[in-house]
Amino acid sequence: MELGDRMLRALLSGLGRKGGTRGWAFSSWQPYLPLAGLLSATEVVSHWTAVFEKRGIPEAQASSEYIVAHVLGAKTFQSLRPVLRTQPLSPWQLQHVQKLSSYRLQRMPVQYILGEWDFQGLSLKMAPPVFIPRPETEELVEWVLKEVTQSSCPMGAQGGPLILEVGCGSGAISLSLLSQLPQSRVIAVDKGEAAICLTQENAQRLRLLDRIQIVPLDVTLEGSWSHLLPWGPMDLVVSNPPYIFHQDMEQLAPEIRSYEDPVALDGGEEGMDIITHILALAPWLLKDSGSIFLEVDPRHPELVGSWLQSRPDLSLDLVAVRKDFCGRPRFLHIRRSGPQCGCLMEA
Ligand SMILES: C[S@@+](CC[C@H](N)C(=O)[O-])C[C@H]1O[C@@H](n2cnc3c(N)ncnc32)[C@H](O)[C@@H]1O
Repeated sequence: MELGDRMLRALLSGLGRKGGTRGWAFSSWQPYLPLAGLLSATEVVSHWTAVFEKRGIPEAQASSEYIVAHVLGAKTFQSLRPVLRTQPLSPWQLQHVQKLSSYRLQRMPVQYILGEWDFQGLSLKMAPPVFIPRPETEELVEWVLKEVTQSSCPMGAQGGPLILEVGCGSGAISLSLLSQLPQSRVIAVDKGEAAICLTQENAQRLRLLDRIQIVPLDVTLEGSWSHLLPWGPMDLVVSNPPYIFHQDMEQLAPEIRSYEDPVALDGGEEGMDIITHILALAPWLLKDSGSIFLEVDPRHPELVGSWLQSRPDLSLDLVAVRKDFCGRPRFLHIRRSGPQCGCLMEA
């Protein structure tokens, strides 16, 4: 995906926006009168762009383009056939656009309004309050895939790595890894019931149910892992855990604060609560030389490095830090020490 696309997709989910809250947009919204007359898709986009701009809705044009394209059966406005952009919308289509746009006026993220969103080329169902996968996480998946495919040593009994995902949300990471690693099997856990159901539904839609076990589980509860590893220890643990520093939660954009589950975001005082639980479990979860890939806050590489030094008993090394498309250090590769066989060695 192009850098510009990633940026836009990040902005549409309110990611990284601090402040800019317009509480009034939520409380004083009045329905707009339905547009009347013969209006083309292009004119409807212009109308709603102007309305969104007037009401301080972020990414006004992209939001209205996505909504109109969705009502006309396309993913993006740019992909609409030219004739569909210029011919008048039916009264039903106009009403549908109006209804979806009213949700946007209430700061609902576009992904929830449309009910689906693409991640790594997979169309995933989205539903509040389950976390909307962000474009940065696609970079985490790409890194994992690169490391796995470049590894010189076969992983897993069937030749593909056994992967555990902690905090699967909509299933974005697990399902994209499974779809690109046909020999792999995944255990996906989450403590949220809505997340477990959505991962299940997305796995079914993508016909990947036969290689995934989806388990409701809170990683912070002691002993919860004992029955979890039917295939033995894992080759990889991947997670985009809740990692926002608690004091930063207040500054999140209204799109996030009002619609996404805070449990998916709040990582505690230093954003490390779930990260440290995952790391502390590594000796039980991972094979020798197994790897953990994490998405984190830019302050975490240093914090995690220091934390690991204070826990030599875990035999974990921070072997690489990667930057995201904005140049911020956001992804960690941590390896469990053990006999080396060239698996997932950093270049
Ligand atoms: C940032 S979201 C990531 C979702 C998904 N992996 C993605 O990248 O789109 C974090 C997920 O971790 C889950 N989670 C939070 N605390 C957890 C815990 N203690 N045990 C298991 N899952 C947890 C949340 O429910 C949420 O779905």
